[in-house]
Amino acid sequence: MSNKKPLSIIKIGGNIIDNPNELSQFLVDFSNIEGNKILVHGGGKSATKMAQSIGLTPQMIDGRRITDKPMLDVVVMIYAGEINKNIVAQLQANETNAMGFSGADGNLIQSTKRNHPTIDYGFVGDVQKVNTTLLEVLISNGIVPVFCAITHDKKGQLLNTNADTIASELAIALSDFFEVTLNYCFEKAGVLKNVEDENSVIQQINSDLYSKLKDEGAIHSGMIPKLDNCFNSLSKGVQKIKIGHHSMLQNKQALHTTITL
Ligand SMILES: Nc1ncnc2c1ncn2[C@@H]1O[C@H](COP(=O)(O)OP(=O)(O)O)[C@@H](O)[C@H]1O
Ligand SMILES: CC(=O)N[C@@H](CCC(=O)OP(=O)(O)O)C(=O)O
Repeated sequence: MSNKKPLSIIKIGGNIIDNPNELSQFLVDFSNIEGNKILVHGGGKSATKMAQSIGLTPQMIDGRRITDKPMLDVVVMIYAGEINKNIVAQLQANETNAMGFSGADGNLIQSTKRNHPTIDYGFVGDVQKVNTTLLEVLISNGIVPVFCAITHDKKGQLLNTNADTIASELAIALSDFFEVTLNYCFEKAGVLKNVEDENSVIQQINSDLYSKLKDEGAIHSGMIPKLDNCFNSLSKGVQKIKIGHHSMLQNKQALHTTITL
């Protein structure tokens, strides 16, 4: 038996954030989780809307946003500003002592600008290092860290980083110190056999079943990087990973998908 303390890392995505009722219900469920916890939020949908409203044309490749300078300005304002600060304020209203962070704050998450042989992703970061020392101090003092999808390169440059990947990299780095459960919450009940049918939740998925369903086209778009992150985290020491609707956080009977290697 491990004597590490449990830590829940919860990630929420754009569809929950974009729906004020759903978001406030989620934040109540999140506040009711006992023990050590971290929240990671995306917000891709809000950033896309804002970018379009000022005449930019959003572009995603393999679940990653092409981020030129004007788009970087938008995502910093939306993720590190509007969304992060509103979530922290709502958590404070729920008596949860949250603190909002980008990766630059306290050098919590350092990344390097993505260097792809054929695609110029622009200001997109791949995580290199997590400041686990500072995170441990914060968590052990009862602070609930709330991360947005912005990191930095330690040379003064902010970088846009997929929020699923941030959750996964935090989980990997912190599993040396905690017994980590990683929960990906989104608008559906789990990974579905048929994306149109909420009753087709796959209760357990391993890498073989994932490859098969991906080849058949049953798993596609944003679910691909999410599951790639899950298998990467499990192979690097994260103890437990679940994907599902946020009702699974409070109701242990709620259907969801557990990821296994
Ligand atoms: N088999 C599947 N089961 C559930 N969702 C799927 C599946 N295949 C593709 N998806 C899509 O993946 C999306 C979730 O990925 P993403 O949009 O990145 O989530 P998030 O809201 O967490 O950012 C769902 O909204 C759904 O449209
Ligand atoms: C590089 C990159 O793709 N960054 C993401 C970060 C936000 C995110 O991941 O938001 P969701 O969880 O709501 O999808 C983006 O700008 O869309």
